Amino acid sequence: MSNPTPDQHLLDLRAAIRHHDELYYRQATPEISDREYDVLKEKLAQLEFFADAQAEPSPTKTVGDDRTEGFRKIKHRQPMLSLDNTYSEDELRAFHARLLKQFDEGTDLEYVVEPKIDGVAVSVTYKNGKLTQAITRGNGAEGDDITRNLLEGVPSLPRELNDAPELIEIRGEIYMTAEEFLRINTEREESGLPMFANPRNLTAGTIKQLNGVAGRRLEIVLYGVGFCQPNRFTAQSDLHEAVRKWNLPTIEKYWCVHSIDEVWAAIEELDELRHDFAYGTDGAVVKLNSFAMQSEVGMTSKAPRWAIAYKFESEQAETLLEKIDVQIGRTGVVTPVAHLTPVLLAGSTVSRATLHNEDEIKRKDIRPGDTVVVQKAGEIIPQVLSVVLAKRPADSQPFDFRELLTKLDIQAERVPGQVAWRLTDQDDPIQQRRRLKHYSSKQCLDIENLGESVVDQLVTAGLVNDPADLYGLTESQLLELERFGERSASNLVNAIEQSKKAEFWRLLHALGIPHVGKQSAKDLAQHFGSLDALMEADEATLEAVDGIGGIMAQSICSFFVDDANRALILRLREAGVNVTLLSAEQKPHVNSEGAFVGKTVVLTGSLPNLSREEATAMIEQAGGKTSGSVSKKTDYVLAGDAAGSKLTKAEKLGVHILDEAAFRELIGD
Ligand SMILES: NC(=O)c1ccc[n+]([C@@H]2O[C@H](COP(=O)([O-])OP(=O)(O)OC[C@H]3O[C@@H](n4cnc5c(N)ncnc54)[C@H](O)[C@@H]3O)[C@@H](O)[C@H]2O)c1
Repeated sequence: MSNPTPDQHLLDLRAAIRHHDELYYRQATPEISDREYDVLKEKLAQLEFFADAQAEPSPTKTVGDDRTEGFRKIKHRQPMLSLDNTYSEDELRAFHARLLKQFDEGTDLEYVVEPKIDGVAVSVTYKNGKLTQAITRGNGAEGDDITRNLLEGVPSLPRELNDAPELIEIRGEIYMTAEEFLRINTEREESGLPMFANPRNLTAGTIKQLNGVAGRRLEIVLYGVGFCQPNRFTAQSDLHEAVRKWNLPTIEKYWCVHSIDEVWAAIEELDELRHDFAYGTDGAVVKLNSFAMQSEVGMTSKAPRWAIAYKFESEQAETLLEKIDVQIGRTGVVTPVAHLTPVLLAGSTVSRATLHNEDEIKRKDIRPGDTVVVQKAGEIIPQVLSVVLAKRPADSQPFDFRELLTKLDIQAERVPGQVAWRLTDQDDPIQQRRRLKHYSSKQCLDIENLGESVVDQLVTAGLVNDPADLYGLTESQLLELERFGERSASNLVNAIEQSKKAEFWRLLHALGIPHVGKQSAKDLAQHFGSLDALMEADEATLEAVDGIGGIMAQSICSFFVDDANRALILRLREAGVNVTLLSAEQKPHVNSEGAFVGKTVVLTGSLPNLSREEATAMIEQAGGKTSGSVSKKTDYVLAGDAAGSKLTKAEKLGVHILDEAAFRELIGD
């Protein structure tokens, strides 16, 4: 075949970029990294520089379009543009040199340097001090009206401003905290659903849901002005001060500087600080401070000429993919996982990475024995970005997922119309074990002494096939098994007996209803109060519950009409397992007078006398909430023995640290 002509190459590149734009902006499911995308765009810009194939509009000249069907379109009062970007210090300096030429010699160019937030752009309008509208960037000229989702998903955004102008359009980014992202992904993993790659994609997908934000919590950070009447601002720094005075969520820090060396120093300082910000950042934005000078310089159809984004390289590392294994979710979804030679990445050691699904492996042609580039997506979940083909062993063979399943003796089939594979036989011993382990886990019925190895023993001995069988186990049956003595047999039988009295939400979570994670189980238990009431609810009733979306409602209904599930529930009831809300569960979640009202606490290390669950319950009872990671927003760190990096970080940030005794004293225990 002959090589494509330069013009054909250019047209192909445009088509490829359009394809990636569609996936990124409209569907929030990009299939290449931002860096790979930026390289394609750069190549296209170079080709266009020399070519005359300019007939059609190029993605290098337009703003990536996020407009989707189902949302009202609203015109922006001022265009909402993108930013030119660079990964190179030289190009940043060239940007400054270009600007210098536009002004008289000796003019002082004052710059503002800000973090570049990796979120979803939004323009929020306040009319006479009241929040009236939120619009996405769209194609730059008009965007989607996402007011409803913003109000529902971003409770932290003030609905009113004091001393506001008649009309102001403030611009910023919607984002999701790492903590919320992990919560949602953990629930999805528990439900056997594919996990989201990073918080930015999940935010983009959430804000564009047609039926509300499905109980997902979003945040916002505001940093710009689109329109203001009457105008109150002459510079970007005025806007920052006003946004602060209005108590709007905004960036922690910005730098006002006067030379390109100072710009560079600010960027370096930002790179040090940014990991402690609540939102993800992928660079720094450098802007001329004066609005008058900004208008003088103007803009292109795509980006202002008075600003540039300097992007930080995402942290990546090369390592060996030793083998591909699978992980089985509690609903039987079989996910491929890469086992890697451990490598240090963004401050932690990575030895496993998700490969998402069969198609993803095929698309990237990932094979065991390959040297691969791993990256922390949104700096959270490690993922295999690409294969270093130059280092591929000569005898390497394409990877076949079906063959791996056969080798592991896993009976599974691909779900029609989806990328996921699911176990064919729910009575498959692997699945039985998985369900039993889930049932007895700390997050569900918390049956002490019923860990993985005991579950394996019980299933292998044919004593237990499903959770209801547990309640018929006798001490004498257990005594026949290896490693069981009188004491351990009696402890296990007692622990199983105890589990009958567990809180109702634990049973709901333990049933393994697809899509229903721990938080949803708690919400359902609180709302319906009993299994009977829940089983009677139709989809519409379920969807009316806070935090329950359409997919979950559907999944709950189909779970309860399934004969096998109904039979299991009947046997659990007959065994005496609690199926209603206990009085302890009816206590209001938030104690408005507790010592931790409005406070966020991070637990780390092991406490002398309290389990994590107990400490969490005590914090919640005292009106607080717990979080998995330490940031500036953390009020307390409750630290026990062997507390690691979280404690170090808390000390660095000056967060108040409590030991168990101080904690108990604070809540008056
Ligand atoms: N992976 C993919 O397939 C894919 C596809 C399309 C786009 N992308 C990514 O998106 C980028 C292009 O997207 P884009 O046009 O939204 O540009 P961008 O995200 O690189 O920069 C422009 C945007 O940055 C935001 N921003 C954040 N902090 C800001 C601040 N302090 N001041 C001003 N603006 C700020 C604004 O919303 C602005 O519109 C690409 O460079 C690439 O990284 C990736």
